[in-house]
Amino acid sequence: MTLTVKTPSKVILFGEHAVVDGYSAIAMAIDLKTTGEIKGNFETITIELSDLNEIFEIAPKLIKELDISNFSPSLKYVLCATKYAINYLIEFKGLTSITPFKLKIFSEIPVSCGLGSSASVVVTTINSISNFYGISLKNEEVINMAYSVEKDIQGRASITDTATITLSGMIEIYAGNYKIMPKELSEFIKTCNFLIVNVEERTRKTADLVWEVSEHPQKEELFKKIGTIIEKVKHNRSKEELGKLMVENHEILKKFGISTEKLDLVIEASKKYAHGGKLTGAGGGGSVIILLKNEKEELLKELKKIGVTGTFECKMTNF
Ligand SMILES: Nc1ncnc2c1ncn2[C@@H]1O[C@H](COP(=O)(O)OP(=O)(O)OP(=O)(O)O)[C@@H](O)[C@H]1O
Ligand SMILES: C[C@@](O)(CCO)CC(=O)[O-]
Ligand SMILES: [Mg+2]
Repeated sequence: MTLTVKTPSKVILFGEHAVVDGYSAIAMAIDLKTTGEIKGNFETITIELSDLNEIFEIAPKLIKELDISNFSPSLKYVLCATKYAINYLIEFKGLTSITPFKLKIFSEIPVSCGLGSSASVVVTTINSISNFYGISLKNEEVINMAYSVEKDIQGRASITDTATITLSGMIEIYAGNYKIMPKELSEFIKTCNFLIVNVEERTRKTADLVWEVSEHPQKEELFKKIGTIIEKVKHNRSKEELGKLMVENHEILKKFGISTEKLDLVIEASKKYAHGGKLTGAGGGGSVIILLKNEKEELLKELKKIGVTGTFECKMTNF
């Protein structure tokens, strides 16, 4: 029997990078899904990453001590999640025997484009393995385990991506904790139409981008400004104002050197034909989120001129 798990991706509306240093962030799950299919009756643990053309096999007794550091970046997240999940189930959930399995993972999320592909495959891996052994985990356990994977691979991370993806909703992160967004704000955000624009694949790894930002000499001052923007967002109920706040947040991320020429062109188009936009996720390329207004066709034409065609319209939904 094959067990299937589906996990969303996420978009950060405000606060990426600053959130790693304990400032607030606002993020929502979006309906681009990662699928995990797991089945038994194998002699080894086999992991197949269809999108990345990677297959990995290991004897069950070796997974507990597997050294992740030597693996290629494409395998690292899923292998680390497999190891952590199995060790956690043995240590805290009474798993006594590591029955081999085959786990196949594939996703609609563009890889390394700021939409949380890493967190989505990690959460999929953890949920697939716990399902396979018939053990249910609380959301909090999944979030903490997935966060440890992101942190151990990237060096620095926040729980934003893993919490948003696990809870599949609209989340506020504050001082390293998460909570479901208060209803008044989520009701307003539900009336907004967002366009996610997959601008270009990033050329720097999330780990390097997070590190570079953390070393910036004006980090504290710039993060405080992001904190002020988020306070304004919480009390704002105007789309026009929300778009302006997105552009303000983008301008600060630009000062950290994590925007690109092409991302900035898309932001200029969003100012002209929409309420505004900002890069989302770690940056260095990747995706932009735009708050749409009526001139969507003009915006799409402009994006085509810039050479961008990968767009995905989304609304905040209660999954
Ligand atoms: N479809 C997939 N199958 C297997 N592994 C994947 C897949 N998509 C992403 N990954 C893993 O996630 C890594 C990319 O993570 P990275 O954090 O750089 O990008 P992201 O999560 O999409 O962006 P951000 O963290 O800014 O939201 C890949 O190198 C790979 O290890
Ligand atoms: C850049 C960052 O803030 C968001 C990546 O999606 C890193 C993190 O919060 O782990
Ligand atoms: Mg990631």
